[in-house]
Amino acid sequence: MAGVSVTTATFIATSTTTTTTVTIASSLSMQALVRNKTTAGQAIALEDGNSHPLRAGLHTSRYFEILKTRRQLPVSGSRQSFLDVYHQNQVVVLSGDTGSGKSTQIPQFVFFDEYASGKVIACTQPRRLAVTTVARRVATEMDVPLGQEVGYSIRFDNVTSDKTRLKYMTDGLLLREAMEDGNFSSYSCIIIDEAHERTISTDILMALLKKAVASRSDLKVIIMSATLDAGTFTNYFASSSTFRVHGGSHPVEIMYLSGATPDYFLLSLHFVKHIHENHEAGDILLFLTSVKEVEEACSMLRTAIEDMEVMSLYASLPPSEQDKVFCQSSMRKCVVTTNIAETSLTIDGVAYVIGVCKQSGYNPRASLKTLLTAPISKASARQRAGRAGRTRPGVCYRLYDEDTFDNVFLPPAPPGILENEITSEILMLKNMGYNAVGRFDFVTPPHPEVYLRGLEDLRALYRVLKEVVEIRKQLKGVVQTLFNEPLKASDFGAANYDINIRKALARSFFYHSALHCETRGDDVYTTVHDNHPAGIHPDSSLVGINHEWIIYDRFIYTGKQYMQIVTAIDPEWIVDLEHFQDDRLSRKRNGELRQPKVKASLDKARAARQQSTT
Ligand SMILES: Nc1ncnc2c1ncn2[C@@H]1O[C@H](COP(=O)(O)OP(=O)(O)OP(=O)(O)O)[C@@H](O)[C@H]1O
Repeated sequence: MAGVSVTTATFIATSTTTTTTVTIASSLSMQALVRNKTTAGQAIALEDGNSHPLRAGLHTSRYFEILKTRRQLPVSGSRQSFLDVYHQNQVVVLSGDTGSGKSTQIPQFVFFDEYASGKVIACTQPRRLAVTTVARRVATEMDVPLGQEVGYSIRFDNVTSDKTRLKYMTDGLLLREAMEDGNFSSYSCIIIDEAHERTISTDILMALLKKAVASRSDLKVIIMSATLDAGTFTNYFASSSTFRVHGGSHPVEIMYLSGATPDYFLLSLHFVKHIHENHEAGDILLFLTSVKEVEEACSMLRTAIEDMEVMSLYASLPPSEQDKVFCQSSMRKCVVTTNIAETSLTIDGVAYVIGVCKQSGYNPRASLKTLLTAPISKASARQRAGRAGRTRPGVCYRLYDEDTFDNVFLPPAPPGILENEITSEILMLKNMGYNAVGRFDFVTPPHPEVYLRGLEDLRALYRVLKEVVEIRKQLKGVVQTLFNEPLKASDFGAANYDINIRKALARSFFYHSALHCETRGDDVYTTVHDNHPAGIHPDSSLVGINHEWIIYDRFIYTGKQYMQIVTAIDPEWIVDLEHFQDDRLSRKRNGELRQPKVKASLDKARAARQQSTT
C-alpha cells in the first residue's frame, strides 16, 4: 500500500538496566490488554500473580523459580524500552549477545502485547532442533502445556492447537506457508531469529516480509541477530538504526592454545580427558567437523573414560536421540557435536566448550558442493563460546592460538544464497507470481551464474516432465491398440519402462553428462560440459561397472570430487541433440577438440543409430 512507511529504531539494553514497574490493579486480566499499548508493568504484574493469567488455577512453584532467573537476563531489564520501540515501529531489528534472552524472552514480551490481536506470533529458527527445544523451554517458562498457547511447527511435526498464540517454526516452513498466503494474514507479528545465519529461507522471508509490511500496516516484524551485522538488515528495511542488547547470562572465559596444533582431533579428546580429571563439575560440549569425526570421538571417549556419559549430536540423528543430550545425568556429560549446536541451543549444565572448525561451500561453475576443512568465522567461534555460560559461568577452549583468531579467521560466512543452488527457491518464487526472479528484492542478490544454473535445472526438469508425459501418452496408445482397453496405471514392469525413464533424463539433463576416462582407472569420468574429472560416489550402485556414458545430478567435494545420483545412458539417445553436434563440442583456442573421445563416441553412436533405422 502506498504511503505506509517502514521504519526501524534503536533499542539499547544492558543487563544492569532497571525495570520500570507500574502499579497495577489486582483485577488485571489478559482481556484488559490493548494491542500495542501494553506496558512492561502490566505484563510483569500478570506474570507475578499467583493465579495463572491464561487458565484457571495457580502457578507452580517451579514457574516462580524459573521466573526469577528470567528476570536476571539482560533483555528483561529493558522490557519497557523494547515495548516503546516496538510500539513506534513496524519493523524492529534487534541484535544482542548470545544468551541475552532474545529467543526465549522477546517472543513472550510480544505475546502479552499482541494478545488482544487474536492472531499468532511466529518465531522462526533456521534449525529444527532449535525450534523444538526453544518452544519447549518457553512453554515451561509460561507454565502451559506445549502445543497450547505455545507450540511449534516443523515439517512432519506440528504441535499447535486452536489456542496457540506463540508458534516457533523453521524459517523453511514459514516460507512454505507464504506460498499460500504472501500477506501472512494469520500472524500479528513475525520474529525472524538468528537472521545473521543468512539461510536462504531467512533471506527470502525477509524480502517477502518487506513487501507484506508495506501492504499490511497491522503486521509487525522483528529481525533478531546475534552479531553486529544488524546494519545490513536496518539498511534493507529502509533505515540505518541499530538496536543492541548487551551482555549474556553468565561470564565465559576464553582460552587459546599457545601455538598451532597438527592434530586438533586427538588434542580435543585429550582436552576432554584433562577437563574431566582436573576440573570441577560441569558438562562438556565438544565441536567437531563431521558426523564421522563425532562418532569416532564418541567411541574413543567411551572407551577411555568410563565415569562420563558421552553423547553425540548431529542433524541426521533421530529426534528422540537428539533429545537425550538435554536429559539430566548423574555423571558428567560430554556432548560431541557438529555445528548443529552452534546457535540457539541451551544445554543446561554445559560449563566447558571446546571448539574446532570446518565449513562447506558451493561453486556455481561446477555445480559443486564442498565440505572442506577451513577456518570458521569469528562469528561462529563467538556463537560456540556462547553455548557455555548459559546456566552457569563457563570456559571456552579454542584449539588454536589467539593470533589465528585475530588474523586468520574468516569474516562472517557469506549469505547462504551466495553459496548454494537455489533451484527450488526460484521455482517457489515463480509459483508465487515473481516471474522476473532476477529482479527480486533479495537482501543480497545471488550471483547471476547461480541464478542461471537454477533456471537451467528448472528447464531440464520441465523437459523431463514433457518427455515422461509423451512416453505415457505413447504407452497408453500402444496398450489401447493392443488390448483395446484404457491404461489404468503406469506399468512399472514394462520391458522398456526403466530405459524410457533414463532416456527422458538423458535428453533433459544432457548438460550433466560424463564420459568414462579409462586411462584414469575405475569409476573416474570427465564431464562433457565442463571437462572436469570426477569419480562416482562410493554410495552409488554404478560403482565398479564403468559404463561409458552417465548423467549425474550433482557434484560433491569431500577430499575427492564425486558425482552423486548417477545413471547410465546410451549415447544413441542423445546424439541428435544440438548440444552434441560437432560445432558445439568444447574446443581449445587452436580449434582442437578438448575431448576427442567424446566426439569419437558420439560418431560411433550416430553410426549405430543410423544403421538401426535403415
Ligand atoms: N532449556 C533451558 N534450560 C535452562 N535455561 C535455559 C534454557 N533455555 C534458555 N535458558 C536460559 O535463558 C537464557 C537465554 O536464552 P535464549 O535462547 O533466549 O538466548 P539468546 O539471546 O536467544 O541466545 P542465542 O543468541 O545464543 O540464541 C539462557 O542463557 C539460559 O540462561
